[in-house]
Amino acid sequence: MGSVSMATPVQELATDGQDPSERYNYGGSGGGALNASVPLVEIPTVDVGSLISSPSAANHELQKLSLALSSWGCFQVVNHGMTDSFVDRVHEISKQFFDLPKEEKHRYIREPDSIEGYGTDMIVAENQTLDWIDRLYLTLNPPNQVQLKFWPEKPETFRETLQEYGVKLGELNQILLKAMAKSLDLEENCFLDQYGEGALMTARFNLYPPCPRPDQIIGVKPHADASALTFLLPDKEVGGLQFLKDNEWFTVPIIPHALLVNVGDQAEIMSNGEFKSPIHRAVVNSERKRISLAAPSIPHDGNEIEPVEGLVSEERPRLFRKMKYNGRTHLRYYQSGRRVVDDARI
Ligand SMILES: O=C(O)CCC(=O)C(=O)O
Ligand SMILES: [Fe+2]
Repeated sequence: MGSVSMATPVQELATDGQDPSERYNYGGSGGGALNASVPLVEIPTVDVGSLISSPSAANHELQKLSLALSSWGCFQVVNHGMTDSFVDRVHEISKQFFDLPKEEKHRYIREPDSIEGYGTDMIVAENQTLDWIDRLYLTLNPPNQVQLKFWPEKPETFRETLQEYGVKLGELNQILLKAMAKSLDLEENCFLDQYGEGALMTARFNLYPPCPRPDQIIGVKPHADASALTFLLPDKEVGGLQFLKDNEWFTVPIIPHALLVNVGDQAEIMSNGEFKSPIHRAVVNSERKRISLAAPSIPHDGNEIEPVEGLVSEERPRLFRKMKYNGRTHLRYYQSGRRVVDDARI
């Protein structure tokens, strides 16, 4: 892929009162308006405290997890080990960053050909429809890949709060990948072993400003995540995240202080298709901004991912070839509605 360029932040467009350019016109969804009413549906809830407690309580929770993974491919995580006040602090730093004056935010602007930093939907093709989104993209782990120059110094608590959030997510990622293995009667480290030491965790702070044409313009196009798991801290008040199930869109309800976790393509591959990496999208609205923080856990650079041995048999033939995660290929595919995982499908 060539260089990655960017447009004017949507937040700046949204305040100058002009009609958005045609470049944002995604069109309706199957002919209908994107902001048409989409039913709310309860997504399974998983209690992490129970998962790591006594074997009997854990077994019950593992069954819930297993059902969530094979049906929706996503679940709400509660009792995740972070206090409500800590989760509120994470919401707060996200909001405070996007509320900073434009000049202050521009100190962290993405460099040409870089993914990290503050910017808009990345432009990878000339005719690309732009998403109604501004992002701050930061690497949390491994430490030697953290680029501190993109980590805001304002608000003052930004860096320490995000650092702590990254540590907590790392722990949660391990607990869940182990539980996912156990839910399939596999050795608990089988996914973590492939995923590798020094695996990546990134943070995408997403801002969706109010949009004058929410019927035609989309926040994030339909896609599946290329991660192993994605940890999403959705906006506390404004909904917009939708999942596709059996060819129908459903809106995810907001559970205060819960995290929404979804399976990504890498976990679908490692589980030989037992876990579903769901298609989802974010729609926008004309009245209120929405902020979310997505943190995908991504296998270590260079690690090859493949279905674990215990899940391949004569009855369950291997569905995927070995593959390596490549962020740039994923980005290019995302914009054209393709999935890297399909290249690995046998
Ligand atoms: O903002 C959201 O709710 C979803 C964002 C998302 O799907 C992503 O960043 O991959
Ligand atoms: Fe996503």
